[in-house]
Amino acid sequence: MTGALADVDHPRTGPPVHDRPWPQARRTARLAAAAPLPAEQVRLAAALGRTLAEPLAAVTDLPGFDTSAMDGWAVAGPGPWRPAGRLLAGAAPAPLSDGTAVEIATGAQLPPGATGVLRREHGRTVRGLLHGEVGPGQDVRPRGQECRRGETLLPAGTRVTAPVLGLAAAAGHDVLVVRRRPTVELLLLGDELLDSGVPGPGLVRDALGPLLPPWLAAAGAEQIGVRGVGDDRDLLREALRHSPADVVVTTGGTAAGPADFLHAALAEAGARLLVDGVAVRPGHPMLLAALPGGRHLVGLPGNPLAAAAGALTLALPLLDALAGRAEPPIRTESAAVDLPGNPEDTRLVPVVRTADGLVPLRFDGPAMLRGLALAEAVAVVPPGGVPAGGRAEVLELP
Ligand SMILES: Nc1nc2c(c(=O)[nH]1)N[C@H]1C(S)=C(S)[C@@H](COP(=O)(O)OP(=O)(O)OC[C@H]3O[C@@H](n4cnc5c(N)ncnc54)[C@H](O)[C@@H]3O)O[C@H]1N2
Ligand code: MOO
Repeated sequence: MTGALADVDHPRTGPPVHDRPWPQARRTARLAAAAPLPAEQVRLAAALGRTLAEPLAAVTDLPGFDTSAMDGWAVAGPGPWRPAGRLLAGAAPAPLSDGTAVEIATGAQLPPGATGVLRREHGRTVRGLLHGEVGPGQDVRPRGQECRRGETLLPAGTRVTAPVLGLAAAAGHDVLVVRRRPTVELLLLGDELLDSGVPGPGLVRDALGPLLPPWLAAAGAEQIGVRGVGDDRDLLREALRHSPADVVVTTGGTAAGPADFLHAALAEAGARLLVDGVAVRPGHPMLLAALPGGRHLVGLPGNPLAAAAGALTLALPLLDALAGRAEPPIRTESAAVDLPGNPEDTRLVPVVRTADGLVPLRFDGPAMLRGLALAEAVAVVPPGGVPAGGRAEVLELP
């Protein structure tokens, strides 16, 4: 079913298109987030994985004062120098007059009047006087060398990584203004699914409950639930209607089988299809819909590699946009061997990187995960394929 009830307006994404070309489907997913989620202030430790909602400016000069880059002596003027005392990191130094030196630790504030630092291994004391060669400003880190107070260190849209937390702390921040995390609910469709143990005849062990949450979390999402919904259209419709999540992700039920209720449930829940099938293998029946209340649904096919392809194509770009992350640049790498194409559809192929370029992995059927489990990335093979030595876009695995 297509063109489900349209009580949600999405002028930026246009009408739903069947079997959209793969690049366009990914673009539609990114644009479906009309704006990033609102900003909030959180303490540094809680900001990991979020996205800066505003540029990060330094609250202090870095370093905040002239500092010694080495253990040794701060010296004033030409040598030899008369040593006078010791300065440790954290101490406020008294001025140093010409011809004197003070023992200094790496990171300690340079005394006013100091003209350079003589490294411990370069100095020698002869009859109470310190000798050595020191150029002006040698082994001194001048105040503001890395940044000045008020200077922008990172742009809005930067993902908060561990080094970003370190830099923010060094520059004087206790809290960061970041985007709210998109919330995600994962609904696993299918009566045949088993969540533990070895499946008996006709049953299938759920592979997507374990696979998808870490990928969604890596995209910045906060998972608020995972549950099996079975093959029950009413249950599914109610789950879609009442889910509080920004993004509902379903697996299975996207195709035309007797128990594939997703399209019907979406229509009854007042959804509007933005993407209904993509010209890609695997993952062809993946879909994206706008749900009432500004929420979205990503419908991933049940076949596990097809679901992974749908996550890379639709779920991750949508979550990236909601989380306010800057759009990653398209990266291409060269193929070590021919990457055969489909005549009309894009192929998403698990690959490893070798010295000669990308090599596709075996076991890349839609229902298989053996190839993906060994993959370093997924190559985007356009219709017609990529010859050995040609370049293909690569998608990093989250
Ligand atoms: N007549 C047609 N049949 C099919 C079409 C089509 O266009 N016309 N498309 C095929 C393609 S392509 C795919 S992909 C699948 C998509 O199927 P559904 O999304 O409807 O998924 P299900 O039928 O529910 O399941 C398919 C397959 O995947 C297994 N599955 C489901 N969930 C999980 C899970 N969480 N973990 C592991 N395996 C799972 C399920 O047991 C089935 O074996 O449709 C084709 N058919
Ligand atoms: O495209 Mo389906 O995803 O071949 O299995």
